[in-house]
Amino acid sequence: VEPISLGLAIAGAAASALTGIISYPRLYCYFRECCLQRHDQRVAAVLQENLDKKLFGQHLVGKVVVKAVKGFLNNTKAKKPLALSLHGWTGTGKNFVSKIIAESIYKRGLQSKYVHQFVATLHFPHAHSINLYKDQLQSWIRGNVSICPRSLFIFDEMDKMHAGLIDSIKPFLDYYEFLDGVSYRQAIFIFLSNAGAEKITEVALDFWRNGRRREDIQLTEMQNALSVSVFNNKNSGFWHSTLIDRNLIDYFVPFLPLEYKHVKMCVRVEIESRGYVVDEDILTRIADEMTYFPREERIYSDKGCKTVDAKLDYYYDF
Ligand SMILES: Nc1ncnc2c1ncn2[C@@H]1O[C@H](COP(=O)(O)OP(=O)(O)OP(=O)(O)O)[C@@H](O)[C@H]1O
Repeated sequence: VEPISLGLAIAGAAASALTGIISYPRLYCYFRECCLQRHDQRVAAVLQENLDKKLFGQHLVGKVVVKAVKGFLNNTKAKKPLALSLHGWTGTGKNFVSKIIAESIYKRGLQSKYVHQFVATLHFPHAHSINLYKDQLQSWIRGNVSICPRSLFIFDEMDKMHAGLIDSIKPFLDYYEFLDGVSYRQAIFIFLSNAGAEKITEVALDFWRNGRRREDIQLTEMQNALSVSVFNNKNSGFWHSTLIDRNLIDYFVPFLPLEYKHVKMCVRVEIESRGYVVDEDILTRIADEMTYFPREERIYSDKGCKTVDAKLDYYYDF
């Protein structure tokens, strides 16, 4: 057989094989990332498992997030996208949990082409460019949801976001069946903010001072605390009451400040993640080096679990 016809035969075989793969989405999606790839039941199971295993000191978060995501994914007739607002002190796990949620829906997690992250001070820094940002953000959200209905949008530093920009997101979170032919009802929006952290800490501290267990704090106590500090205070710089008045946020998720024992758990995980042998002395020294508040009782870590990894570099500097 001369080389040309052999080459053509091979090309033909490759083309039909490729057609075969494309015509079998499961096979295609085995090799490439696909929208709605992971079955919803699997998503909920992976989410529950990872939050139980990886998240420390946030019993309310585990309950609310799994219930919210599971309920949303199981609801084939959702009337609006899922909107979660995560509130709490720095370093308590808000970004960490949004990463876990992303990884439960898409194997590639935050690197998935269906997951989109925005940081207010990075992506929308200039107040005078707000109209440009609004147009960009609206076309970005519309375009990505058109490509994949189960798109995930994560907005960090919401308390630093300009009010007008927040209003541009509103239509996507509302109860429209279609907006310009696009349905947003399968999309998920996660907002992260430090707003309300003081109030959340006040409730946690009150429990501690009255000798009550942290784990006995109920969501209702936190919701009331958040409403006082965030929703009723129009100057919270948070939502400017736009999304709240219209009840477009489905769940407010409070992150409690982390205690010494949680910081030690973070240090241990960090040491193990690097494959180092856990030296209990070093672990304790790193946790002791962190600063704690209030001044008298020194209960909660000022930086949560942040900067633990940097401290590790210093102690395990081979
Ligand atoms: N509750 C927690 N359980 C386990 N690890 C945690 C927890 N909180 C924080 N961490 C660890 O600390 C790192 C930083 O936390 P993260 O970025 O989630 O903080 P944050 O709440 O988003 O802070 P900020 O408000 O400053 O953005 C995480 O990547 C994780 O490794």
